[in-house]
Amino acid sequence: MTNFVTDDLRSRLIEGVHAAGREVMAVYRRDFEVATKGDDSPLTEADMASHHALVALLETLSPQVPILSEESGGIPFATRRAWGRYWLIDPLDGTKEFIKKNGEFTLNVALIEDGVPVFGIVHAPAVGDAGGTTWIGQHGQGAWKQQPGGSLESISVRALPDPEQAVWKIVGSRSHGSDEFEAFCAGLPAHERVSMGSSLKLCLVAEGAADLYPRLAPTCEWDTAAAQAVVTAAGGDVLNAETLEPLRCNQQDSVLNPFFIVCGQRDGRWERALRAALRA
Ligand SMILES: Nc1ncnc2c1ncn2[C@@H]1O[C@H](COP(=O)(O)O)[C@@H](OP(=O)(O)O)[C@H]1O
Ligand SMILES: [Mg+2]
Repeated sequence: MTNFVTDDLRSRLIEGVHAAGREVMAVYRRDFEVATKGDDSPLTEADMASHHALVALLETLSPQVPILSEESGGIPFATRRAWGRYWLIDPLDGTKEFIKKNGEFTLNVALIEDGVPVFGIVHAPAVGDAGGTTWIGQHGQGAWKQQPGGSLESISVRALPDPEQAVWKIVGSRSHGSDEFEAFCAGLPAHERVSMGSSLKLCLVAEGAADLYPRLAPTCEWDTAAAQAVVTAAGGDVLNAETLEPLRCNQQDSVLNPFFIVCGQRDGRWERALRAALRA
């Protein structure tokens, strides 16, 4: 693990992501066209405006580091596998929520080193009373939440409550549920569920506002990498739902994630509960 992201670089990155967020909001506040991509998922002007702004930002701040964006088109694994360090971005995660205008969308920038998301910025320009909320995570440095004009406030995951004492708070996708998710929840102790779009779900676990985010449905590496860096820097984990090993990026040709579970502090008690729910 290196100290590639200095305090100065971190500040410039946050500033640049906020600027891209303002471009996204300019589209959000007016009428916009919705196109459909080859995989049937929606695409708006805001996705592309954010993509261009973030790529320009990263090319300026670190010209030597390659970039993989959801909107940059496929880069063959034969090329990517040689990347020890690269930027992985999802310019607009939660495009369906953006189109529905419910505010639950994010801009995501992750730095990956040897397959591990070591730094991430998740910016939700329409979340919070102050006009946007940003989560930042950096291995070995900390995890923070920031409101516009405010300072970086440290965040951390919470310990999973004793199921005898309190109900667990589970976050799930607003637009992409699955039978596996329902079956998993049925195997858990008493819990309440909150639905939300985009990588915001991981940030809720990172800041200790939720206990688990089981994602037993498809996602891609750019959907999760930045927020995984926030979760891990806040003391939590993003675990492969079969092996309970941390997710890694850039290990294969496909950019699809395995099904996964985001959780706060690991301990034997909840690991047993998770395994039981996964078997259910
Ligand atoms: N069948 C599928 N295959 C791959 N990724 C999928 C998918 N269905 C949904 N996703 C991913 O899930 C993301 C939305 O997550 P959520 O349901 O938690 O809001 C989408 O991000 P985008 O909005 O960036 O396309 C998309 O990448
Ligand atoms: Mg996405």
